[in-house]
Amino acid sequence: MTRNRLQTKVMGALLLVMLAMMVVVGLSSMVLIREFSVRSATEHTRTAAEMIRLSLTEAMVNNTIDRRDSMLRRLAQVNSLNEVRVIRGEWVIKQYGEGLPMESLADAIDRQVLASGEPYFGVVGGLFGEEFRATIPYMASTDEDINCIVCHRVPEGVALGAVTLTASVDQMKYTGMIMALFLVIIMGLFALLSIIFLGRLLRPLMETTQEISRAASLASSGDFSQRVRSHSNDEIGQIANHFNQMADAITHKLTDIRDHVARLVNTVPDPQANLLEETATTVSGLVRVSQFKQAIEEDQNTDEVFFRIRDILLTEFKVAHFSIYQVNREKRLINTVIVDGTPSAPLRWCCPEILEHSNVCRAVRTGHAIDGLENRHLCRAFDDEALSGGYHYLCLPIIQSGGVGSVIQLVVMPPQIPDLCRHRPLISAYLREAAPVLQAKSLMSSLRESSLKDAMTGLRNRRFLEEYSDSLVAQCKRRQVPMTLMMLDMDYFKTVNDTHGHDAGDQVLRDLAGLFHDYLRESDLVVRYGGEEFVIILMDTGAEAAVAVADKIREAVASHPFKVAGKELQKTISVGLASYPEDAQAFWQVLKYADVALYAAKERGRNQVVRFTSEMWPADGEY
Ligand SMILES: Nc1nc2c(ncn2[C@@H]2O[C@H](COP(=O)(O)OP(=O)(O)OP(=O)(O)O)[C@@H](O)[C@H]2O)c(=O)[nH]1
Repeated sequence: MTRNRLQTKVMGALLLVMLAMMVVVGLSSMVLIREFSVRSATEHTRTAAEMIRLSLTEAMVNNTIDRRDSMLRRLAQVNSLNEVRVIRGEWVIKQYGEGLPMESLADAIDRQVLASGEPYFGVVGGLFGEEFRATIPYMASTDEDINCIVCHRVPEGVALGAVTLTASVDQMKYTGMIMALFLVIIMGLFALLSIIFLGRLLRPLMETTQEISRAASLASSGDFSQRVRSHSNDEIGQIANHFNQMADAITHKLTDIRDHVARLVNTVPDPQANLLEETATTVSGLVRVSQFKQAIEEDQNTDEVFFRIRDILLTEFKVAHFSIYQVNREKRLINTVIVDGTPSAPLRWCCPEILEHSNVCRAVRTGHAIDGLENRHLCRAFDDEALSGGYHYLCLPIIQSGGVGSVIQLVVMPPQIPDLCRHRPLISAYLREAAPVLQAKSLMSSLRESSLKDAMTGLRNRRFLEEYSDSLVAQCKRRQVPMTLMMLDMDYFKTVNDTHGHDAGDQVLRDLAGLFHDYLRESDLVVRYGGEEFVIILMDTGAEAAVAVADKIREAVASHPFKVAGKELQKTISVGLASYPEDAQAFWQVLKYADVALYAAKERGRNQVVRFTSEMWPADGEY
């Protein structure tokens, strides 16, 4: 297309110029030939007129003027002349009469020439009219050899008569047209040769521009394989060579970049794929992975990291069905963090056994990706209903501290499999970046957990209370629910130590800690406050209900045989309790009141539950 347009333009312009030149040369040659012919005819008629005048004068001198008509008729038969006519002027008519009929005035030009004494030369009937006419006056003169005044009684300088000669202009027209045609043909030939020559000259340019245009168009869509042939050794050939060098350099560099980035996402580059597009897609994917890494590093905990993975799966990879599992390697349990985008949703895509026995999960057991996209029966733990529903799966383990810390399970229907296969390297790149961050965050949280735990009983410690007391109160305030704090203390515990030793005392405390859980809910918190003192926080529970719970615990302890050095001990506890917001608005004040109530329980003889009342605390007392 490019070639045609450029060639048409150049050739069209050349043709127009040539045509204009042919018209101009043709017309101007015709005008020039006419001008030349008119001048030539003028000279010839002047000569003929002079000869006629001399003949007439001679006839007058020889007195043969009366036979002039035969001379004039013979003249009229001269080939090149159409007409020869002699006319008499006014003075001659006056002296000699009208003369022959052929000598009378014929037209206005005759009269004008006789009156003015000026000759008339011209073509009659348009630019290339019918004929050339010359009407030349004979003036009375005394200067010449033959004095006119001798015979004519006329003043000197008047017109005695005139001769009119007309000649055909056919020859002139014919010659003019032949000449013009000749020049036009010459010009046409010249134009044709010019076009052929220019066409040959332009061909390499046309072919090179066409090939560069095609190659550039392919390159703009990422295909740099097209090369341009060099059609000449001039600048056009150089342009072709430079283009090829540029394409080679781009291909080389892009291939390098593509191979490097492919290595970063663990893929094998497809040599058939569009080089530019493939590289750009992989690079932009890597940029997003790097941004993801930066973001998760600043996240607070593993949950936030999992939420980011969830968002990426939903928005970037358009995977609607997936599970994010977290593995408790110590207890060999699995916890569902997110299912199909919903946090803490019930298990959907695997059999429930995996929750209790993490090794049932093939990805956890083997530590490598489980590709259920081709063979759906690879993992037996995949949910039966999902299997019969036609779902396929891909489970990608996230390795933390040398073991599987989490598993991302992607679930798709057959039409989405090609997309998932295409995205798999990038998803894996995201997970590779997430692995060390998840590892660091779980380590941090387990460190934190252990710093908030009492090593001996496994219960939360006093530091935990110090950190979370505000948020516990805030929770109750937001949900507008009560909370009751129980302060427990084993009665006469010192005697255990004293009688059976410190280790036995420790064992009794561990036993006591184990007893609490049977009477509490998941949401309740047990804290080893210090020594043999415990704090139990009953969430969503008012004082009345809490007293009942405390009594049950007290009874359970009283009837529990504590095994110490092969013997069984019977021990009791005293409990004091106070409630938020009924007794106080501040956490530590409620705890103080619970302590006061405990003191009262001890005072009242131990092995009892005492609820705090305002009388136990002086009105102006500070806690
Ligand atoms: N074995 C063991 N003993 C502890 C621990 N923490 C505190 N104790 C002991 O628990 C005893 C507490 O005694 P006291 O506070 O005097 O009270 P009690 O003997 O329990 O008597 P009452 O509380 O008044 O009923 C002390 O002897 C402490 O040394 C611990 O972790 N292990």
